[in-house]
Amino acid sequence: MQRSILLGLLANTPSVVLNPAWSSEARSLFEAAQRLGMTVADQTAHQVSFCGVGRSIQVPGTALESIGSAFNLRTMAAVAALARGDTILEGNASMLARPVRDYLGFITELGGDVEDLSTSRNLRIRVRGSRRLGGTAHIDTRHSSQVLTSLLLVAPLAEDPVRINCSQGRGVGQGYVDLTVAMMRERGAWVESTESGFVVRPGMYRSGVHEIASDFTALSYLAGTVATAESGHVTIRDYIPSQLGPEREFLHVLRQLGIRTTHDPATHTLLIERVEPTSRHVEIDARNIPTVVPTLAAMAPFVEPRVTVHHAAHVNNHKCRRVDMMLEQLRHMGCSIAPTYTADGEVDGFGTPSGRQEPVGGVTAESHGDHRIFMSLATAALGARLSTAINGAEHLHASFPDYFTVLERVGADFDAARTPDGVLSPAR
Ligand SMILES: O=C(O)C1=C[C@@H](OP(=O)(O)O)[C@@H](O)[C@H](O)C1
Ligand SMILES: C=C(OP(=O)(O)O)C(=O)O
Repeated sequence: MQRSILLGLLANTPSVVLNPAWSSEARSLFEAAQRLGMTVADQTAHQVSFCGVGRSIQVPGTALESIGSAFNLRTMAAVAALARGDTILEGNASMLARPVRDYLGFITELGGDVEDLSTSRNLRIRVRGSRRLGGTAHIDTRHSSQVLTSLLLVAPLAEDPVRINCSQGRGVGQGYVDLTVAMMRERGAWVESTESGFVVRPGMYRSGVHEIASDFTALSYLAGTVATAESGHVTIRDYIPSQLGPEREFLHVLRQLGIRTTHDPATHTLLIERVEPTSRHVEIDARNIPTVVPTLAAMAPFVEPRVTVHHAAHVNNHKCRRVDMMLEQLRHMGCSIAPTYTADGEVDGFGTPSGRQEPVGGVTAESHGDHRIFMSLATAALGARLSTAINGAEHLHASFPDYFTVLERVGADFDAARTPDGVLSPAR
């Protein structure tokens, strides 16, 4: 959804998004795109049409706010590099701890400028745009794929070709970069991969019609209910598979763990059910599936095989230190799950010592203001013996505003007392 909005803004002909997915982060980007010049032609629950401005990005009079969304901040910073003037972008405190402000050097390398005006409480940067962007930019892809996606999206609108050199081949989150490139090409961009990165030729984006696929990370929490329940299956209606490699990878991992997903294209359903796992010890490479690492941590104590997750260090660069926080909170709930380390002593991932456990729960768990940690902890809480309270339900809007409704529909027993703290207290 966020890529469709950005590509719509960067085209100067109308675009249509079918089946729009309105999380608060998508909505916030949509509003920012309008302040950068995009106009909305028509909007219903089923589709939205809008017209972008191509290279003629407007300079917004006041700061563009991205709150806790690094994707929004990074991509808007790249777009602001096309404007003739200064754009201020702001983010909350969680963004100060993430690889965000020190990783926007590509804007300067291509002819714009970036100034860090952050305080100890907020991220604040000023981007000075230039319509004469072009040249070679270096991107560090070890910690996040989003910087590369941000640069790729604006690169066709530079005056001169853009050559992108990546620090470590293509780094983490490769499937997300593949989606960026696929959507750019669908809209007429010329982008080729090279040994060290990409080359993008100047051009224009043409209009496009894009249907938003189902969100496989949201789906992971439903797979989690199947993993933690004693028995039962879940059927997803109106399931639209995405073009994302990470989705395919995640469904394969689920199958290894003993959770089979069956897509029926005729009825547009996805059946999620428990089957025999494929082995007694499942080893998972997390480089390409960052968003479901917290869900996998929550599921690991409940599945039959022993689970080891490798190469998950980058997942600590998100809204909170997601690997560290999940392990801390799962252990607090009585799960046996431990971090694994690289040779340099950095957290690499985690592992369970054996198959299915019976964690006691019965505590209050903390989601650290992170929607994905909330839903992952709720997944584990549904399998625990005693009710667990979880703080932070007020952040669900970031990706899954209907989470409680869906949870109710799959038969989960919980008390979503919407207290100011947003406590969710699943029983079974
Ligand atoms: O491009 C994208 O849409 C995303 C890229 C990934 O970011 P990182 O590479 O920073 O993990 C992923 O975690 C995020 O949820 C969405
Ligand atoms: C993609 C996410 O957000 P951000 O844009 O902040 O990385 C997320 O919360 O998983």
